[in-house]
Amino acid sequence: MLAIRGLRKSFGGRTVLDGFDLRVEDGEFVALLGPNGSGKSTALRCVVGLETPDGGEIDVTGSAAMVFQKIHLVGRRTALDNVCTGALARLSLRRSLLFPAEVREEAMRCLERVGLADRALEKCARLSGGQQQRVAVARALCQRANVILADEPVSALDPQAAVQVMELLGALAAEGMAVVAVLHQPELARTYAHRIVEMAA
Ligand SMILES: Nc1ncnc2c1ncn2[C@@H]1O[C@H](COP(=O)(O)OP(=O)(O)OP(=O)(O)O)[C@@H](O)[C@H]1O
Repeated sequence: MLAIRGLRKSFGGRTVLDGFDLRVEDGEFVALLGPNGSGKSTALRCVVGLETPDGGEIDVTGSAAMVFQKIHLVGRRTALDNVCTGALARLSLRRSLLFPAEVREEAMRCLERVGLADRALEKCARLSGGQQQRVAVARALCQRANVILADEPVSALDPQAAVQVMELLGALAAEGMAVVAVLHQPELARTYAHRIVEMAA
């Protein structure tokens, strides 16, 4: 579950979020829509600690992980290695130098969940954009997140790949995760999300 209450954030005196509220239950898929600059990304970035809010409360049951429009994977490493990095925060430095077997097994299960187990040993640079985005989701799963935040996850993808990623996010919600996706495509939001939250300009 994700609960945001009264979130406030300004940049250089310019107020971007002025008391933003959002609650997403486990098993719920919420699409966040709104004009450019309305603060959608900022709200999600505050949840994962990439921005520091000026005020408000953020509650997450378990942990939240984010996937981005620009997919941050290491292209010369395999899909499996990239997913393993999701576990880094809970590994000691020594154990993170070479991912232990149990992490690789968990990462493999995450790749299975996104339908890419058969590409595990492929270098990420050789995967399509849609496949890379699904690897990024697998890495979020390997962080053991219960809340998935997706910031324009399909904006850089062709329509078919976009549908696959939206179906995947929908499936994760169906499995009980709380999912929030910033979207610029209202029709995708209407098709896949349970609820649409529109941010004002
Ligand atoms: N680190 C920052 N420093 C200064 N201004 C910022 C910073 N991050 C965001 N902003 C500004 O805050 C406003 C909201 O940005 P944000 O990216 O959250 O909007 P958005 O709704 O996600 O927009 P878009 O749909 O274009 O991605 C914008 O005017 C942006 O320029």
